[in-house]
Amino acid sequence: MIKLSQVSKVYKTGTVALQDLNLEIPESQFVSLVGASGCGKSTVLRLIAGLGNVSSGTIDWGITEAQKKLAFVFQDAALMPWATVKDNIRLPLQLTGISPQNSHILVQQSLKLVGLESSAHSYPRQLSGGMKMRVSIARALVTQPKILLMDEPFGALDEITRSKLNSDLLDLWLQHRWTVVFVTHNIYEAVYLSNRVLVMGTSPGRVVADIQIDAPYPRGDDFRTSSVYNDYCRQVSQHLAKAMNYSSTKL
Ligand SMILES: Nc1ncnc2c1ncn2[C@@H]1O[C@H](COP(=O)(O)OP(=O)(O)OP(=O)(O)O)[C@@H](O)[C@H]1O
Repeated sequence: MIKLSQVSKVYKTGTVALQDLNLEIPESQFVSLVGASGCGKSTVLRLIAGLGNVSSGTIDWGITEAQKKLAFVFQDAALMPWATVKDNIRLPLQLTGISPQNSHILVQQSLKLVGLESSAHSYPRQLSGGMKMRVSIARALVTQPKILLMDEPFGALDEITRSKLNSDLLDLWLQHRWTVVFVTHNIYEAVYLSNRVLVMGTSPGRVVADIQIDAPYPRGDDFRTSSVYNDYCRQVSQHLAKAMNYSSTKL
């Protein structure tokens, strides 16, 4: 369980990115944060990751520091261009000083999870955007995290690749049941993936709607074309429109 209580974040510039944010994320839940640009989604992720301090409030964990195994996936795959896929994935393990033998096993497992075994010796310039993002996900998974923080990971990809990666991510999540906090601008992606969608409002950043997506997994194309799915998308869209001070009919 990750519990944010009355969390506020004011940057040195005076920007109030978050104000009195209360949020509980149970273990193994897939939660998406959606909201307009600048509403504080990335700030929430960074604070959970410990990349910066809260200005007030607390973030509590129902687990010990040792159990707090986090991994972060960013929109930009940020791969080392001079290193092969395998070596890019191995990087976080090198930083922990794990033995070469164990490192090899973990890298192979990660490559397999994202379906890139045959590209292990390729360089980033030889990969498509979707493949680069798979490498980035494999690099996060190689540390065997319990909590996966994903900041617009598929935002730069075309729709078909994005849709495929969404399905693959869900398959992986169903096998591993990490706690996932996923930031996206895309309502359809959020509803498809999540147990729960949090809609954030801006100035200051806060949660304006907390919507449970009460649909069973696995979710395939049947779900994406169902009326239940469309109803949830409409619901999220309406909350988002309200938060942005627009009528949803104008969107
Ligand atoms: N390091 C920083 N210093 C000052 N202000 C910042 C900093 N990081 C973010 N902000 C400001 O805090 C607010 C929230 O930013 P944040 O990046 O969390 O929003 P976001 O919802 O993730 O935006 P986007 O969807 O565009 O990525 C914005 O007004 C932003 O300009």
